[in-house]
Amino acid sequence: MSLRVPVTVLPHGVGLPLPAHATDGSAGLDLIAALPENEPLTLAPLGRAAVPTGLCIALPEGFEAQIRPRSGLALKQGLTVLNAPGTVDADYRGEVKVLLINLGEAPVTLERGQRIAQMVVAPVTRIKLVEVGDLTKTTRGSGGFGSTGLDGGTISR
Ligand SMILES: O=c1ccn([C@H]2C[C@H](O)[C@@H](COP(=O)(O)OP(=O)(O)OP(=O)(O)O)O2)c(=O)[nH]1
Ligand SMILES: [Mg+2]
Repeated sequence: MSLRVPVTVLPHGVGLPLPAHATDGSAGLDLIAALPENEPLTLAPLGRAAVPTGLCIALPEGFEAQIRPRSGLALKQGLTVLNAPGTVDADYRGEVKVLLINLGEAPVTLERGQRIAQMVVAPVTRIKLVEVGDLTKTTRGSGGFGSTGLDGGTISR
């Protein structure tokens, strides 16, 4: 069973395939760069850009979409999602964009139709903060940031 997510395709997205799960077990849908034909975008080292997907979506209430890097691009070229995981809110109706940054040493060129990131849809838990005087006691207490040891071994507190 798949969750149905309405999508509209902007003029610059027409002609590109709609993102879909690549395999039955793929968590994400690869997002495709809806850049102009014959107008590649080059990101210099540390260069960044909001890359258009040409898509607007209407997520069901109670869900979000996370924009995550593709590991192959990250490993091979140092290309990653600057705000990973990017958050697409359920009430957002604008174009989904991918904020990419080139953390590699060489320029990276992106072309129309290239798969640049992946989108994972996840449930959201809504919360309401309730102020109290004291929190419940735990073994960890306020220890964090390496308090249990950095070698995966003994607790060093
Ligand atoms: O990678 C991203 C991140 C965000 N968005 C869109 C959808 C999201 O719902 C909206 C706002 O994102 P976010 O809350 O991360 O940005 P903000 O800087 O807090 O802006 P706002 O004040 O509009 O919430 O921008 C994207 O298209 N791609
Ligand atoms: Mg926000």
